[in-house]
Amino acid sequence: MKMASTLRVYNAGWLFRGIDAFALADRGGKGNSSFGERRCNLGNSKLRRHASALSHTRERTAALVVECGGLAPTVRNAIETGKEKHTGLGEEVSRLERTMAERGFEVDTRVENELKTVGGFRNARRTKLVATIGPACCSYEQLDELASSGINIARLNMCHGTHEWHRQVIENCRRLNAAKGYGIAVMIDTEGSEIHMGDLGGASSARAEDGEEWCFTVRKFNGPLPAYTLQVNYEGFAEDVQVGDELVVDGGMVRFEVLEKVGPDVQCKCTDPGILLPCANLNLWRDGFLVRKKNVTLPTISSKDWVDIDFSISEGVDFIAVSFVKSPEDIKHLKSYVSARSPDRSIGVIAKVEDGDSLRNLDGIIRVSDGVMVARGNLGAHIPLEQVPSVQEAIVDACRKLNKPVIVASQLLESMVEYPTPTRAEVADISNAVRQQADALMLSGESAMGLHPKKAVEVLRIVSLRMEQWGREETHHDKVSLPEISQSDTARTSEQICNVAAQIANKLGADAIFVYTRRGYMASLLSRNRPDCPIFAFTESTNVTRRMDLLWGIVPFKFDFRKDLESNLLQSSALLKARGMASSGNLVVAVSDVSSSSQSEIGILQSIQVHVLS
Ligand SMILES: Nc1ncnc2c1ncn2[C@@H]1O[C@H](COP(=O)(O)OP(=O)(O)O)[C@@H](O)[C@H]1O
Ligand SMILES: C=C(OP(=O)(O)O)C(=O)O
Repeated sequence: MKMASTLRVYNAGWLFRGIDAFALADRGGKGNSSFGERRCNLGNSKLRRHASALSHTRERTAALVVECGGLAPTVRNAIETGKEKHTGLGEEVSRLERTMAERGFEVDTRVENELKTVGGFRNARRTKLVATIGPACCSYEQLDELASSGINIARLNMCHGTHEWHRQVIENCRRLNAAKGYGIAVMIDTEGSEIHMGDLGGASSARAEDGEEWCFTVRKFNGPLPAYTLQVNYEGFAEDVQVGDELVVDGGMVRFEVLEKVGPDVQCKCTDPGILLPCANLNLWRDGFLVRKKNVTLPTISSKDWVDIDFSISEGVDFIAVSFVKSPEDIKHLKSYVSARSPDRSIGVIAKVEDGDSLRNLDGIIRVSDGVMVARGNLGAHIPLEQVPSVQEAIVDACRKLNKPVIVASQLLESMVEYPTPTRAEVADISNAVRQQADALMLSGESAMGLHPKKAVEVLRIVSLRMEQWGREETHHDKVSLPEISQSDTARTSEQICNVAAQIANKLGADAIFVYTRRGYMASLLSRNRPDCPIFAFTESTNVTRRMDLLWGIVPFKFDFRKDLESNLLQSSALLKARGMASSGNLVVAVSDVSSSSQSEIGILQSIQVHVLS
């Protein structure tokens, strides 16, 4: 298809000329009702002139009327009366009012409150927050506390808990979204082919002391575990280990040395004491190298994972994170399965990068995924610890270049599992991830089973806001040079339009970029530029708003599209102003490739407009 693209810059005074006159007439009268009466009579020649001007800009007028705070009954009457002359205006206004009141415009109430505070646009948080849900934060009330502290995504790790438990948590998130107007998305995380311990027979943790002997076994027990015994989920465990191997628990939180093998039991001595958590993962090291037997022989997505994936699809989750991805094929396979099973609702597939296989195939994995998680816990057990920071930076950078969101996960606030205040080193670690402009930060044990889940989320939020502000003030961020990623002409145009829109917004010091997007792709291209102002992304689908809530700097809105960019821009601005989220004088750069029916004759129209809210 031949494609037309325009770059149009106009000022709002021109756009609203007719409407300014309308407002003047209003002010000249005796308030709303007299305005209504005068409008109703249409006897005044000045008003008649305005009325005919308005017939050409029906929707603009309608949007403005709604923006002015709804319609007094007399005003409605007036518009209805003028309907013969100005066909459709009355219906248009009624439709807009309904739309606004009932369904056409939704935004997370937490974001709305944030935007209403002084300097709201600029202060909107760009970095998104993911919290792992576990026993410490799974009730409706506890989730509400996390939500009010600012989480965007609730993560459920399928290593732990039953489907019944997970279903209840998902249900609590949905109820909260419905009751409080939140937009929390749900991500499930597959167990993958990792070796891990059992559930400690119901205990929340156990402590292993230096020199103590513990038995790791594949035997099953009914009831409590015998003393100093830990179950292992992998049948081949006793065959795979050798005397002298090092057993590393939870990426190094506790270490054991293998002393002896007796049938299904492996007798070990604790060499690095620490806390053992239920279902903690295990790695074997031999002669200074990681033993990768289970990972090598088993598929990335186990039969248990497929059952969990089916469960997640039926529960309508927003993201599925895949553990121990080895190659792009793992992701492609899952994506085609998910799109066949969930044709009407898109589910984002997130690749967890946590070992050497995923690092070797990083570029290919990022290209086919909908996002990436830097799973630093397992990564630190599979590559030398001192390499984790540079690998994190390389993954964050690669994701941005390839236009995929990236989550930095694990041990961001590990000490807050126990203590109410983070260490300074933890604050520095979070700051570093924010400075790298990762899309999202993720809490694991801190929220799932820690003593201070709400405080941990608050620390993430406050540190993110501070670092983002500092980055803007000092322009500390290196401007990454973004390679061209698009394959088709249409995609190339979208990419260039988004790059230029971000530059215009930065140069003009815009308050926000508005983007009207069906699938969120234009929103992602704008986010990729990491502009100085937030990006308000308007889309018709709740599913897409949830997916976009993982993207850096995106503020998602559900919004019923109108026939062209002007109408979308006008109505969304009017609605934002009516709800107190935007004000006169705000400078907005608007981007769209949502084409109208009249534009279909000339093909797809992609445009940038600069608009000062009147
Ligand atoms: N659904 C759950 N039920 C019980 N405990 C959980 C749950 N989810 C997470 N946890 C606890 O939080 C810790 C950290 O979570 P996470 O990082 O997801 O898991 P893991 O440590 O298994 O990689 C887990 O080790 C476990 O103790
Ligand atoms: C997030 C991680 O993986 P999981 O918690 O699933 O083991 C990690 O290893 O950092």
